[in-house]
Amino acid sequence: MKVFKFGGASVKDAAGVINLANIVKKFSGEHLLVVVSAMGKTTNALEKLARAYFDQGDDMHDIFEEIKQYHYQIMHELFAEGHPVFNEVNNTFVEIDWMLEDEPQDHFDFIYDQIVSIGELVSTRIVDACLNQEDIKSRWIDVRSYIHTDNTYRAGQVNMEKSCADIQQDIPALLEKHVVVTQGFLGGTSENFTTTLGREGSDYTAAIFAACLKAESATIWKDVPGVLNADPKLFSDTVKFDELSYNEAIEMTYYGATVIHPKTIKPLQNAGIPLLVKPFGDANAPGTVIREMEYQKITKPIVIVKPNQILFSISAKDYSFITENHLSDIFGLFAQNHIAINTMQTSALSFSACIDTYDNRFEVLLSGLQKDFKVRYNTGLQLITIRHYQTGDIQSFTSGKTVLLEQFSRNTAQMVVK
Ligand SMILES: Nc1ncnc2c1ncn2[C@@H]1O[C@H](COP(=O)(O)OP(=O)(O)O)[C@@H](O)[C@H]1O
Ligand SMILES: N[C@@H](CC(=O)OP(=O)(O)O)C(=O)O
Repeated sequence: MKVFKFGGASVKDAAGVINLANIVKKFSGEHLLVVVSAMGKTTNALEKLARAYFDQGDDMHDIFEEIKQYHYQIMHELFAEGHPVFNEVNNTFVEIDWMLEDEPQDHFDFIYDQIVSIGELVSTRIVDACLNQEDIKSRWIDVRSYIHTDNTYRAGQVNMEKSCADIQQDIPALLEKHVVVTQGFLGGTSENFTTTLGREGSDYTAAIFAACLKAESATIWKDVPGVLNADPKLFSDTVKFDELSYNEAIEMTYYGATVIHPKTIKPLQNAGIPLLVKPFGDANAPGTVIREMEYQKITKPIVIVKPNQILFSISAKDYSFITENHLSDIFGLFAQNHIAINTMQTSALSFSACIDTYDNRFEVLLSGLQKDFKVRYNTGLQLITIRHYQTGDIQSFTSGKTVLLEQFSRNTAQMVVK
C-alpha cells in the first residue's frame, strides 16, 4: 500500500481537488490512504478566528463567514445543489457557530485546536465526496480515532503504540475496497478532545500512517518539483535533488526547510520507508526520493533561511562566568516553556540562544530568565544555515546584513542576521 499526502496548496480550489482525484485515479490498482490538509490558507484564517473569539473581537463573525464562503464556492463548483456533502460541511461549521455564541471558558491553546481543526474536517469531506463522484470508491475516516495524543494542545504528542494498534486493526480491511481519506495535522485525546500536531503537521500524519501500515512508500504532493537546495520563493537558481538521504533531509528540516515537517522523517526512517516528494502539477515527474543512503555527495550548498528569530544574550548579574550551573538553570527555563533552541553559543560572560518567535511563551521565558540573569534580546532576525558550504559562499548570503552571531562546523555554517 501507499500513503499520499496533499497539502493546502494542492487543494486550494476546485481545480486542485479535481487534480487530486486524477492523481488518485492513476493509482487505481493500488491500496491508497490519502491524508489531506486544510484548503489553501484556511488554517491561517482559522487561527485568526480562534484569536478573535478568544479576545471577543467584533470581527469574529466576519472572519468565519469568509471561511465558509470560500468552501461553499469550491463546493458549488464541484457538486450539484442538494449533494449530501453540503449537509456534512454545514454540520461541521454549525459546531463552531454554537461555540462562538458563548464566551470562551477554556485556555487559548484548547480553543485554538477545537476551532482550527475544522479546516481538515471540512477539506476531507469535500475530497471524499469528489473522489466518489469521480467513481473512485472512497471512505472518509475521522483521524482523531486513530492518531492518539496527550493533551498538549497545539503540539499534541503522539502515542505511537496506541495509534499503530488502532490503525493496524481497522485500516487494512478498509483499504481492500476503498481509497481511505483522512485528515492531516489532527489528533484526539483520551477524553475525545481534538488536538493539533503543530503547524504543517500533515506530513507527519502521513508518515505515522505509512510507518504503522508498513507502506511501500509515502508521497507528499507539493507545488515544487521536489526537494530543492533552497526555497525557490527566496532564491532563483535552485537545483532539485533526485535523491536525498534521510540524514540530510532531517538536517534540512531541523534548520527550517519548510518543504517537509521536521517530525516526518523519523517514523519513515525507523520503518525503512522511502519518502517521495512530487509535484502535484505533474504526477509523472520523478520528484525527490528520500531514503537510506550510505553516503551522499552534495555539490551545491543547501541554504535554509528561517525568519522571525529572536536572539537572546544572557549573562550573570554579578559579572561572574557562565558556569554549568547557570547553563542548567537556563536550559531548565527553555524546557519548562517548551521553547526549542535553534542555535546557541557560550562565551566567558554570556550565553546566546536563537529561538523562533512564539506568541505568549516568549514573555514567560523572558520574565523567568530576568529573575536571575541580565538579558538582552533582538527580535525580527533571520537564521541562515548553509550546509556543505565553501568558504566563498558565505559572503553572498550576508552582504548588506549585520551578522549578530556566526558559527561554523565542517559541514554547516550558521549566521543570525539582521
Ligand atoms: N528546500 C526546499 N525545496 C523545495 N521547496 C521548499 C524548500 N524550502 C522551502 N520550500 C517551500 O515549501 C513549499 C511547499 O511546502 P508547503 O507550502 O508547506 O506545501 P503544502 O502546504 O502544500 O504541503 C514550496 O512552495 C517552497 O516555497
Ligand atoms: N493545515 C495545517 C496542517 C498542514 O500540514 O498544512 P499544509 O500541508 O498545507 O502545510 C497547517 O496549515 O499548518
